[in-house]
Amino acid sequence: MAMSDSPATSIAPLRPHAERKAPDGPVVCVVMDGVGIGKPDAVDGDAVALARTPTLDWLRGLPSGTSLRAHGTAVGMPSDKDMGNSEVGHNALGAGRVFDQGAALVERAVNSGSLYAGEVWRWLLDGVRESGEALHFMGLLSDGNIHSHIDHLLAMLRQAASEGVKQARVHVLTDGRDVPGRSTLEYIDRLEATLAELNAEAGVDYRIASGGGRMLITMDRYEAEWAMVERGWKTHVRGEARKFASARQAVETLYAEDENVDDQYLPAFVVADEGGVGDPVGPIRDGASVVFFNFRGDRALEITRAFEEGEGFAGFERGPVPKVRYAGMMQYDGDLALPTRFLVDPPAIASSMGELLAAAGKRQLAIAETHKYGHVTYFWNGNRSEPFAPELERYVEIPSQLVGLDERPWMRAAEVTDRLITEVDAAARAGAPLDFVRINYANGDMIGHTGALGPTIMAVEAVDLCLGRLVAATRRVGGVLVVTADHGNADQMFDGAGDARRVRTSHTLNPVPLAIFDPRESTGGPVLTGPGSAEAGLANVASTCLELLGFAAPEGYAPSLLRR
Ligand SMILES: O=C(O)[C@H](O)COP(=O)(O)O
Ligand SMILES: [Mn+2]
Ligand SMILES: [Mn+2]
Repeated sequence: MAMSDSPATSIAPLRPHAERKAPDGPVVCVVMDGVGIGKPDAVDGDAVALARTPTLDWLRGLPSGTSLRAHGTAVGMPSDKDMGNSEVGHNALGAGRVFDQGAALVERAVNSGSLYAGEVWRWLLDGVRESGEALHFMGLLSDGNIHSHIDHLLAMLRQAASEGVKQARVHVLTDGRDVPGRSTLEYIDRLEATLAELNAEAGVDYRIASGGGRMLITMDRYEAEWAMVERGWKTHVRGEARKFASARQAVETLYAEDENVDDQYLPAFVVADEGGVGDPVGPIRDGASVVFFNFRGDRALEITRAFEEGEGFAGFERGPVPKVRYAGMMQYDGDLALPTRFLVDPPAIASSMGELLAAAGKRQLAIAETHKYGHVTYFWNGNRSEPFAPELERYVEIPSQLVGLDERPWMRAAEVTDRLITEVDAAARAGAPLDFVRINYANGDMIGHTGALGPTIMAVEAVDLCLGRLVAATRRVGGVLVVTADHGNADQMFDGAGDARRVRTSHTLNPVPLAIFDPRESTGGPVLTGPGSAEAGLANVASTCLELLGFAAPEGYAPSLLRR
């Protein structure tokens, strides 16, 4: 039931449904981030199955209880080998259609060479040809394909060499979050092999210049912790971090010094001349060109702003800002036009359900804690940061605690729930009741990424407690509760079996639950479309919610799952 490759971009205004009427209270769509449905034969590493979840179990037993595809082509990724993630998941949920996503668009542009035919690539290369400075590449070094893919980097390096760029420097963010926890040496070796080959064959000077863990430097999101970006800036731009002879030596040393550290949290390093004691090999200077090669926007926006914003920049004290030509792999935020220059056009996602509801005069609330705040706002609305109609669409962020995730697996779930209930009641009292609410619980995903099984079980249980409160509130106000997730994570905490078993920190390929509780139905919820619904995906949720709100499913959207 997923849509074809080129979904409709312009959608007609909402029309009332012939029979269905909106409930008295709001339709509340819950995204349990990272809570998928694990495989029956891998229950011992499935934190969702191991958790005590009376409410989720009850919801999944309702007539509507089913599963949805949340990975691969069902969410616009290049292949069904690709995990889902929050960007593509929330895009599909909010837009009701499957768009080819960054990973697929960039893969195509690199393979066809259209990336190098564009004027931005020319501009970057012309810049360093004129200045004699280096071409810098900066981004997440792995094949996770969520924020980036190493193949795109390697292809661009080859192309730069073939076009006569003499000097290139690579600033690597080590992953361990979308790929195994300690896998970065594999990618570093692949990168070094390509650099060595180009240096030997094309007579160029290409090197890794700096690096550090993606959760410690550069890739902050939603302005949760600017200090991360500041550390990254110092490392990549100024060459100020602990010095090593090579990236491999840095990683081996840092692993040996802390047996618990994984690639997500590797301290920052720079590669320095003279066996690691001389000058850093790749600070970014006036005249350089810089490519940030991540295609996904959330964790790319802040470093982009640090490069592009003028005097008004308030993220941190940058010191002297080098005058460079900067481009992103994609434009990370179309509204804010960030960055100004980019190599591949992002998917054009218009007419999200948020936009259609705003145009129909409906009142919406989007709420989450900081870690996932942009997910229910920016990603849900097709990578757009501002509400469509501020008087109708309210965004609420509950500040996340930024340290000790596995020590606080409950995170801010209770506070997010408190606030949702308060907002629903206050809006009703004010005579302006909410029509549609979307809420994200970060727990299953954020704790799942730590790889710690015990805390992840508690994280899922914390979400379940909140679901119980939402069920009660739904009954009280006469609303409808739609519960789903954006992709799996907590549902598989290990890879492999026996001696080969290792901790899995990344997302999964598993489907996610969908359940609808409608207290107006004597059985507790509607019946969904027949056997085909097993093939349904996240994109079907938008039409389903719109029908529950009393609108006909929009033409061009993936169909509603409610049985006629
Ligand atoms: O950015 C991250 O935290 C991970 O790479 C992906 O997680 P998310 O897609 O759930 O945000
Ligand atoms: Mn997610
Ligand atoms: Mn995640």
